[in-house]
Amino acid sequence: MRTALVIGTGLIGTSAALALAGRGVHVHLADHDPAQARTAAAMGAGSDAEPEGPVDLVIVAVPPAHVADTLADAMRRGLARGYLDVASVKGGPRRELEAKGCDLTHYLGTHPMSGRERSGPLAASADLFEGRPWVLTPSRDTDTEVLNLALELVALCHAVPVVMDADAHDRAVALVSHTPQLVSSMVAARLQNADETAVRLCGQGIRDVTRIAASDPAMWIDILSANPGPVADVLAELADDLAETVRALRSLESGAEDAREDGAAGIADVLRRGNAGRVRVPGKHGAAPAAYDTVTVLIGDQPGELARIFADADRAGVNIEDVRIEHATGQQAGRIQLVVEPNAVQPLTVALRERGWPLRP
Ligand SMILES: NC(=O)c1ccc[n+]([C@@H]2O[C@H](COP(=O)([O-])OP(=O)(O)OC[C@H]3O[C@@H](n4cnc5c(N)ncnc54)[C@H](O)[C@@H]3O)[C@@H](O)[C@H]2O)c1
Ligand SMILES: O=C(O)C(=O)C[C@]1(C(=O)O)C=C[C@@H](O)C=C1
Repeated sequence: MRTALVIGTGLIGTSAALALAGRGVHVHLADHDPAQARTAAAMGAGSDAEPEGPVDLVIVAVPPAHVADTLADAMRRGLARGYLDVASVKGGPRRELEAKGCDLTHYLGTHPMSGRERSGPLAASADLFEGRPWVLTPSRDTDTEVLNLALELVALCHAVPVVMDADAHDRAVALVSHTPQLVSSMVAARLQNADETAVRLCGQGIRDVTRIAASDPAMWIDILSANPGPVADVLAELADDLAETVRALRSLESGAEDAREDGAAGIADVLRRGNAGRVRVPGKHGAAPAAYDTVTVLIGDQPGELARIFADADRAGVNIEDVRIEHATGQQAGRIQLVVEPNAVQPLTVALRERGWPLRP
């Protein structure tokens, strides 16, 4: 692929554009808000000038409700050899394009399974898709050329291609993405009117569970409106678990010994099923979760501290697999957990101690 046009230069469009531009593809950027395209261009994602002729690939990265219209318009104008979108739902946009009478041979619906709770080009990064699944939903009509262009895009973004049927994709993301978004929002919503004394106690658990509750409601209304049935099915199962858990807790509360045993068994059941589900969540790079160890360090809440600790780890030849930061409420310090290979714990601990970092158990 030599040229591409990204339409919709928000988080996803700009991230793909940065990856492509960084690997030598000539990228054009367009957005219905020209300021967004200008920002993406200023970040090095490409040029916000119109392409002079057809490009190799058009990548449509606009909110789901606008995907079909945007694609239909780009196809009508003959902007490219191949067209794809990255929307979080796949069945609806395809059916809309069919209803508009578009020729779907040069179109492929795709979905990178990577994102953030923030929107816009400034939240973008070239490595957003690295090691993450990128779903491709070809149909019998899909031309090999557009499939090859999509595979090249996925490879240039260092993602992992996964081929699926569009409706199977929508059922899968109802389970692993759309329901978790709603549950995160519902847990966070409990805090809206909560007493400040309770909110002050927020620790890492609630931060983990509510990170995606900060997502853009407008985008998610679009996504959920395009996948309501499968999401409602998963939520209904969840509602059964909730009802059962409330019943178990009431039994525990009752004080009668039989009822308490029954309640404890109910709670144990849901927690154990949770453990069994959690171990199935793939780890970094889509592989099975690796057995990493953690080195915990007390870190000051001031500019440059993170860069300094990363540089010290790098100097010790240690690769940091993941990072978690726990902020202590009301203090100018937090605990940083550096997640590393087990055999890196000793050299990292020694190096950090030598550099004066306060290690914590
Ligand atoms: N955010 C995620 O985590 C995530 C992950 C994977 C896929 N997606 C999908 O990627 C797409 C973009 O999401 P995002 O998170 O980058 O959103 P975003 O809000 O960061 O960016 C969307 C951009 O599209 C522009 N836009 C809106 N309507 C347009 C139109 N008609 N023509 C041209 N530009 C238009 C907006 O101005 C904005 O710059 C969505 O379809 C979403 O479902 C999102
Ligand atoms: O990590 C996040 O912030 C996301 O929610 C990303 C996430 C997801 O559910 O995995 C959200 C929606 C997209 O369609 C794809 C990815």
